[in-house]
Amino acid sequence: MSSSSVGDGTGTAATPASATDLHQSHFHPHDPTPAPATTESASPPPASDSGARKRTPSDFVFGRVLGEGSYSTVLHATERDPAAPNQYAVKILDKRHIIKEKKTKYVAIEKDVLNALDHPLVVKLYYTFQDAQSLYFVLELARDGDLLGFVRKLGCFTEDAARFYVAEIIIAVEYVHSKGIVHRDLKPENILLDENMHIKLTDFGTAKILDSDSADASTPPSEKRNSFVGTAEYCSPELLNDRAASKSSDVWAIGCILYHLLAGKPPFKGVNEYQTFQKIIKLEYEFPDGFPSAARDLVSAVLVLDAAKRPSLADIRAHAFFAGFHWTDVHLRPAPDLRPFLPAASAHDIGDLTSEMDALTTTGTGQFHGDVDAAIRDPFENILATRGEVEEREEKEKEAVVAADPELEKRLHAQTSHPLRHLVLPTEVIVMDGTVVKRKGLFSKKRGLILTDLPRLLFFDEKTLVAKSEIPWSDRLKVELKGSSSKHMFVHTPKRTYYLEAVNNDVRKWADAISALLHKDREIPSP
Ligand SMILES: Nc1ncnc2c1ncn2[C@@H]1O[C@H](COP(=O)(O)OP(=O)(O)OP(=O)(O)O)[C@@H](O)[C@H]1O
Repeated sequence: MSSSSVGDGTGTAATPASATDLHQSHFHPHDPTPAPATTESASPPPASDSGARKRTPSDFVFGRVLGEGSYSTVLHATERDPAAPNQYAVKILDKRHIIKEKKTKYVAIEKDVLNALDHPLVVKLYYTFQDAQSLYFVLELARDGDLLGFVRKLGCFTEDAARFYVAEIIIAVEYVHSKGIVHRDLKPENILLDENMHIKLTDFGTAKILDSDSADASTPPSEKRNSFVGTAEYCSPELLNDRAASKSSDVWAIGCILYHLLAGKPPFKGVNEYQTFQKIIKLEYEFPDGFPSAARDLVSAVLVLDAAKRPSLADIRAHAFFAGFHWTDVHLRPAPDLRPFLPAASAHDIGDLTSEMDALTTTGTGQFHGDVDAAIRDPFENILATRGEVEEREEKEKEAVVAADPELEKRLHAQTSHPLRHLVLPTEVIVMDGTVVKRKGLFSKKRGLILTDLPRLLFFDEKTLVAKSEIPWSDRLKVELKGSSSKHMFVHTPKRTYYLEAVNNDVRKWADAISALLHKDREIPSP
């Protein structure tokens, strides 16, 4: 089937076709309450449920928001039927927004593609229907988030875990390709995870349905021109150079995902999309120390600029990286434990990458792959107030706080000439400071670390004495010493595990000081 046959938003897809829809539209993507159904699409029921009656929004009890897409909100939903209270993820798309942004084509593609697919590792579309405002896609529920969330949290995966997840991706993509479909936007965010931690490939809105005569990976890109460019970091060079995608563009993305799972960041990542694209077309990437050698060989074979020279998915299966891996019934086997991959520290990988990682964490545009904590400082503080105003305000706050706590005044006084005082608030006491190596995946950098009594954990650049980022403190923060080591610890936060190596302090001192503050209450003065 050619893309144009599904690309006009009419036909059998559950897309808005009439201007009336525009006038009736009230649904806001952030409003989780669906409006009453007024119409129903002629969508086919799922293969497993043929002949079932059509559903309406009132057949479901809608729950929490599972995620937001550019044109949709995805809600948890339970079917009202007491005999079968099945749970789903319902993607609700605002018709007016879709028409306005001319995205009907993509909605139609997503529906047609999902209807054509039925595989345990691909998210299932059970029903579609619509009301005056919205389109509803009732999808198989993936309860455990997505791969990106786990890589961010852990830093990177062990080789076994990376092998397992890349194998599942290969199996799912082989199936998708066998149906004459190229995904075109493979990335860790689009790899959802079910309650057994098996993958559910999703987001087919930008998929391409190949013509039967061009459904081969070796077809020259120029024969398959299109206007879509996927997510910057996983985008293939042929998509950038010729606006062409074939099955081997998905192979490229799988190479990027394997690299990302093992290294902790994608191979091509500039400070903005333009720079990322430049790196891709120049094939500018490198392997960090500790990158497993068989995986390195496989990634090098996949990330080649000439799409025709890339291995097929069958070639990848046969690669040494998968030696001994059993490909049958992977989706029925227990998924591997996900634990951070902890390479041995080496002096070599510290420093070279520091400036690159800083750029990632502070100035990246688009998808935020850097430290979430770097984003929480208020970038406008120094613009909104002059230095004098800030100092005056801080002095007043300090007076108020120390008046209520004379002990604090003594402690602050003792730190008047501390060289790091300018990095903390006037009312904040530095409890401990030192040098750490901060690891993220296979990348690491040396940083100063300050623990304050607020409590806060702040990273700073030891050369410039400039604050860099902060570990978000909450009562869910936990410290864990790594084995019997006197050097390494994990600081676990809900979204990320920080892997720190203490350079000039016994790590137990850090752990004890942090733990003590976790159990101590102190009111945080408002800024
Ligand atoms: N089947 C599902 N189970 C659980 N959560 C889901 C499911 N489908 C989507 N989500 C959540 O909703 C978010 C948005 O969904 P999706 O990516 O399909 O929307 P989109 O509009 O296609 O997004 P994008 O703007 O990235 O193209 C996902 O990132 C995910 O967190």
